[in-house]
Amino acid sequence: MIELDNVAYNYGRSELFSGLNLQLAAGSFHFLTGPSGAGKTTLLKLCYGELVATSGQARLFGQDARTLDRDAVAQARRRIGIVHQDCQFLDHLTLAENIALPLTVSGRTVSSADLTDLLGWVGLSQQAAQFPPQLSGGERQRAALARAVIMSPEVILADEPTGNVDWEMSQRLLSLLVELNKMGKTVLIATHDISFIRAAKAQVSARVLRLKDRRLQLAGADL
Ligand SMILES: Nc1ncnc2c1ncn2[C@@H]1O[C@H](COP(=O)(O)OP(=O)(O)OP(=O)(O)O)[C@@H](O)[C@H]1O
Repeated sequence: MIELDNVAYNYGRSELFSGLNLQLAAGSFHFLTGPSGAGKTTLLKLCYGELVATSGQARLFGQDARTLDRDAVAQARRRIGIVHQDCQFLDHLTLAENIALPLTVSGRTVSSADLTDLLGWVGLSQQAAQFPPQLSGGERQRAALARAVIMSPEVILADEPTGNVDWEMSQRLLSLLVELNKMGKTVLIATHDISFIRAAKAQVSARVLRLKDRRLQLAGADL
Protein backbone atom coordinates (compact mmCIF):
# COMPACT_ATOMS: atom_id res chain seq x y z
CA MET A 1 0.00 0.00 0.00
CA ILE A 2 2.57 2.52 1.19
CA GLU A 3 6.34 1.98 1.13
CA LEU A 4 9.25 4.14 2.14
CA ASP A 5 12.58 3.02 0.79
CA ASN A 6 15.80 4.50 2.21
CA VAL A 7 14.00 7.78 2.81
CA ALA A 8 15.54 10.92 4.30
CA TYR A 9 13.78 14.16 5.16
CA ASN A 10 15.29 17.57 5.94
CA TYR A 11 13.55 20.75 6.99
CA GLY A 12 15.90 23.32 5.50
CA ARG A 13 19.45 22.23 6.20
CA SER A 14 18.78 20.09 9.24
CA GLU A 15 18.27 16.39 8.66
CA LEU A 16 15.32 15.00 10.57
CA PHE A 17 15.85 11.36 9.64
CA SER A 18 17.51 9.22 7.01
CA GLY A 19 17.84 5.63 5.83
CA LEU A 20 14.25 5.02 6.76
CA ASN A 21 12.39 1.95 5.47
CA LEU A 22 8.73 1.17 6.02
CA GLN A 23 6.24 -1.16 4.37
CA LEU A 24 2.58 -0.82 5.17
CA ALA A 25 1.19 -4.00 3.68
CA ALA A 26 -2.53 -4.40 3.07
CA GLY A 27 -4.34 -5.22 6.30
CA SER A 28 -1.33 -4.58 8.55
CA PHE A 29 -1.44 -2.71 11.86
CA HIS A 30 1.51 -0.55 12.88
CA PHE A 31 2.30 1.79 15.72
CA LEU A 32 4.83 4.56 15.36
CA THR A 33 6.29 5.86 18.57
CA GLY A 34 9.28 7.97 19.58
CA PRO A 35 10.15 11.16 21.43
CA SER A 36 8.45 14.47 20.74
CA GLY A 37 10.07 16.11 17.74
CA ALA A 38 11.53 12.84 16.38
CA GLY A 39 9.52 13.26 13.20
CA LYS A 40 6.40 11.08 13.55
CA THR A 41 4.04 13.64 12.02
CA THR A 42 6.56 14.28 9.25
CA LEU A 43 6.76 10.56 8.50
CA LEU A 44 2.96 10.38 8.26
CA LYS A 45 3.01 13.33 5.86
CA LEU A 46 5.43 11.41 3.64
CA CYS A 47 3.01 8.47 3.73
CA TYR A 48 0.12 10.56 2.41
CA GLY A 49 2.05 12.66 -0.07
CA GLU A 50 1.83 15.93 1.83
CA LEU A 51 5.64 16.05 1.83
CA VAL A 52 8.08 14.58 -0.66
CA ALA A 53 11.20 12.83 0.66
CA THR A 54 14.46 14.75 0.39
CA SER A 55 16.05 11.53 -0.85
CA GLY A 56 14.99 7.92 -1.23
CA GLN A 57 11.65 6.79 -2.55
CA ALA A 58 8.12 6.91 -1.12
CA ARG A 59 5.60 4.78 -3.02
CA LEU A 60 1.87 5.35 -2.58
CA PHE A 61 -0.12 2.43 -3.97
CA GLY A 62 2.84 1.47 -6.14
CA GLN A 63 3.48 4.96 -7.52
CA ASP A 64 6.61 6.94 -6.82
CA ALA A 65 5.42 10.02 -4.86
CA ARG A 66 7.96 12.21 -6.69
CA THR A 67 6.18 11.59 -9.97
CA LEU A 68 2.67 12.40 -8.72
CA ASP A 69 1.07 15.67 -9.77
CA ARG A 70 -1.56 17.36 -7.59
CA ASP A 71 -4.43 15.38 -9.09
CA ALA A 72 -2.64 12.09 -8.62
CA VAL A 73 -1.84 12.96 -4.99
CA ALA A 74 -5.50 13.88 -4.46
CA GLN A 75 -6.51 10.54 -5.96
CA ALA A 76 -4.12 8.63 -3.69
CA ARG A 77 -5.41 10.60 -0.69
CA ARG A 78 -8.93 9.41 -1.35
CA ARG A 79 -7.63 5.95 -0.51
CA ILE A 80 -6.14 7.18 2.77
CA GLY A 81 -8.09 8.35 5.82
CA ILE A 82 -6.15 10.76 7.98
CA VAL A 83 -6.86 11.51 11.63
CA HIS A 84 -4.93 14.73 12.23
CA GLN A 85 -3.32 15.47 15.58
CA ASP A 86 -5.38 18.65 16.07
CA CYS A 87 -8.58 17.29 14.41
CA GLN A 88 -8.86 20.34 12.10
CA PHE A 89 -12.60 20.96 12.06
CA LEU A 90 -14.39 23.91 10.54
CA ASP A 91 -16.09 25.56 13.49
CA HIS A 92 -18.95 27.09 11.48
CA LEU A 93 -20.11 23.66 10.25
CA THR A 94 -22.00 21.15 12.37
CA LEU A 95 -20.35 17.93 13.41
CA ALA A 96 -22.32 15.99 10.78
CA GLU A 97 -21.29 18.49 8.08
CA ASN A 98 -17.65 18.27 9.16
CA ILE A 99 -17.70 14.49 9.01
CA ALA A 100 -19.30 14.55 5.56
CA LEU A 101 -16.87 17.20 4.27
CA PRO A 102 -14.36 14.88 2.50
CA LEU A 103 -17.26 13.57 0.41
CA THR A 104 -18.89 16.92 -0.26
CA VAL A 105 -15.64 18.57 -1.38
CA SER A 106 -15.11 15.73 -3.83
CA GLY A 107 -18.54 16.44 -5.29
CA ARG A 108 -20.27 13.40 -3.82
CA THR A 109 -23.25 13.28 -1.53
CA VAL A 110 -23.62 11.16 1.54
CA SER A 111 -26.94 9.51 2.26
CA SER A 112 -28.40 10.51 5.58
CA ALA A 113 -28.68 6.80 6.46
CA ASP A 114 -24.92 6.31 5.93
CA LEU A 115 -24.13 9.40 7.96
CA THR A 116 -26.46 8.26 10.73
CA ASP A 117 -24.76 4.84 10.75
CA LEU A 118 -21.33 6.41 10.92
CA LEU A 119 -22.32 8.79 13.73
CA GLY A 120 -23.79 5.82 15.60
CA TRP A 121 -20.62 3.80 15.07
CA VAL A 122 -18.52 6.45 16.82
CA GLY A 123 -21.22 7.09 19.45
CA LEU A 124 -22.03 10.64 18.35
CA SER A 125 -25.65 10.35 17.21
CA GLN A 126 -26.77 12.93 19.77
CA GLN A 127 -24.09 15.45 18.79
CA ALA A 128 -24.72 15.55 15.02
CA ALA A 129 -26.10 19.09 15.01
CA GLN A 130 -23.56 20.54 17.43
CA PHE A 131 -20.59 22.67 16.40
CA PRO A 132 -16.99 21.57 17.05
CA PRO A 133 -16.31 24.07 19.89
CA GLN A 134 -19.24 22.54 21.80
CA LEU A 135 -17.65 19.06 21.84
CA SER A 136 -15.39 17.39 24.37
CA GLY A 137 -11.88 16.23 23.43
CA GLY A 138 -13.01 12.60 23.16
CA GLU A 139 -16.00 13.51 21.01
CA ARG A 140 -13.75 15.50 18.69
CA GLN A 141 -11.33 12.58 18.38
CA ARG A 142 -14.13 10.16 17.54
CA ALA A 143 -15.54 12.64 15.03
CA ALA A 144 -12.07 12.93 13.45
CA LEU A 145 -12.02 9.15 13.05
CA ALA A 146 -15.50 9.17 11.49
CA ARG A 147 -14.40 11.86 9.03
CA ALA A 148 -11.28 9.84 8.19
CA VAL A 149 -13.31 6.77 7.23
CA ILE A 150 -16.24 8.37 5.41
CA MET A 151 -14.56 7.84 2.03
CA SER A 152 -14.05 4.12 2.81
CA PRO A 153 -10.26 4.42 2.62
CA GLU A 154 -7.98 1.41 2.43
CA VAL A 155 -5.42 2.94 4.78
CA ILE A 156 -5.98 4.85 8.05
CA LEU A 157 -3.17 7.10 9.31
CA ALA A 158 -3.84 8.45 12.79
CA ASP A 159 -1.63 11.06 14.45
CA GLU A 160 -1.97 10.91 18.25
CA PRO A 161 -5.65 9.90 18.07
CA THR A 162 -5.82 9.62 21.86
CA GLY A 163 -3.96 12.86 22.55
CA ASN A 164 -6.56 14.59 24.73
CA VAL A 165 -8.67 11.78 26.08
CA ASP A 166 -8.88 9.67 29.22
CA TRP A 167 -8.14 5.95 29.42
CA GLU A 168 -11.72 4.85 28.86
CA MET A 169 -12.05 7.00 25.75
CA SER A 170 -8.68 5.84 24.42
CA GLN A 171 -9.94 2.24 24.75
CA ARG A 172 -13.08 3.17 22.85
CA LEU A 173 -11.01 4.69 20.06
CA LEU A 174 -8.75 1.66 20.07
CA SER A 175 -11.66 -0.71 19.62
CA LEU A 176 -12.87 1.35 16.63
CA LEU A 177 -9.41 1.22 15.05
CA VAL A 178 -9.12 -2.53 15.71
CA GLU A 179 -12.56 -3.01 14.15
CA LEU A 180 -11.43 -1.12 11.04
CA ASN A 181 -8.34 -3.33 10.82
CA LYS A 182 -10.50 -6.46 11.15
CA MET A 183 -12.48 -5.13 8.16
CA GLY A 184 -9.20 -5.27 6.22
CA LYS A 185 -8.00 -1.68 6.54
CA THR A 186 -4.31 -0.96 6.91
CA VAL A 187 -3.73 1.06 10.08
CA LEU A 188 -0.77 3.18 11.23
CA ILE A 189 -1.06 5.05 14.52
CA ALA A 190 1.53 7.55 15.72
CA THR A 191 1.39 7.80 19.50
CA HIS A 192 3.42 8.59 22.61
CA ASP A 193 1.06 6.51 24.65
CA ILE A 194 2.85 3.29 25.57
CA SER A 195 -0.04 1.96 27.65
CA PHE A 196 -2.31 2.42 24.63
CA ILE A 197 0.12 0.37 22.51
CA ARG A 198 0.29 -2.36 25.16
CA ALA A 199 -3.50 -2.54 25.36
CA ALA A 200 -3.72 -2.76 21.59
CA LYS A 201 -1.22 -5.60 21.38
CA ALA A 202 -3.55 -7.72 23.48
CA GLN A 203 -6.22 -7.28 20.79
CA VAL A 204 -4.45 -7.15 17.47
CA SER A 205 -1.21 -8.32 15.91
CA ALA A 206 0.69 -5.05 15.54
CA ARG A 207 4.26 -4.06 14.74
CA VAL A 208 5.65 -1.27 16.87
CA LEU A 209 8.20 1.02 15.27
CA ARG A 210 10.24 3.59 17.12
CA LEU A 211 11.60 6.72 15.51
CA LYS A 212 14.63 7.80 17.47
CA ASP A 213 18.00 9.37 16.78
CA ARG A 214 17.00 9.88 13.12
CA ARG A 215 16.34 6.18 12.55
CA LEU A 216 13.28 3.95 12.46
CA GLN A 217 13.62 0.70 14.38
CA LEU A 218 11.42 -2.14 15.49
CA ALA A 219 10.64 -1.49 19.16
CA GLY A 220 11.86 -3.97 21.79
CA ALA A 221 9.96 -6.81 23.40
CA ASP A 222 8.86 -4.45 26.22
CA LEU A 223 6.35 -3.14 23.72
N1 LIG B 1 7.27 22.96 8.57
C1 LIG B 1 8.34 22.80 9.35
N2 LIG B 1 9.43 23.58 9.17
C2 LIG B 1 10.53 23.41 9.92
N3 LIG B 1 10.64 22.49 10.90
C3 LIG B 1 9.58 21.71 11.13
C4 LIG B 1 8.39 21.82 10.37
N4 LIG B 1 7.51 20.90 10.81
C5 LIG B 1 8.12 20.24 11.82
N5 LIG B 1 9.36 20.72 12.01
C6 LIG B 1 10.34 20.26 12.99
O1 LIG B 1 10.65 18.90 12.69
C7 LIG B 1 10.77 18.16 13.89
C8 LIG B 1 9.84 16.96 13.83
O2 LIG B 1 8.50 17.42 13.87
P1 LIG B 1 7.29 16.39 13.87
O3 LIG B 1 6.05 17.19 14.12
O4 LIG B 1 7.36 15.55 12.67
O5 LIG B 1 7.67 15.52 15.17
P2 LIG B 1 6.76 14.55 16.06
O6 LIG B 1 7.61 13.36 16.38
O7 LIG B 1 5.46 14.31 15.39
O8 LIG B 1 6.53 15.45 17.36
P3 LIG B 1 5.34 15.40 18.43
O9 LIG B 1 5.39 14.02 19.03
O10 LIG B 1 5.73 16.45 19.42
O11 LIG B 1 4.05 15.69 17.74
C9 LIG B 1 10.49 19.11 15.04
O12 LIG B 1 11.73 19.56 15.56
C10 LIG B 1 9.75 20.24 14.39
O13 LIG B 1 9.99 21.46 15.05
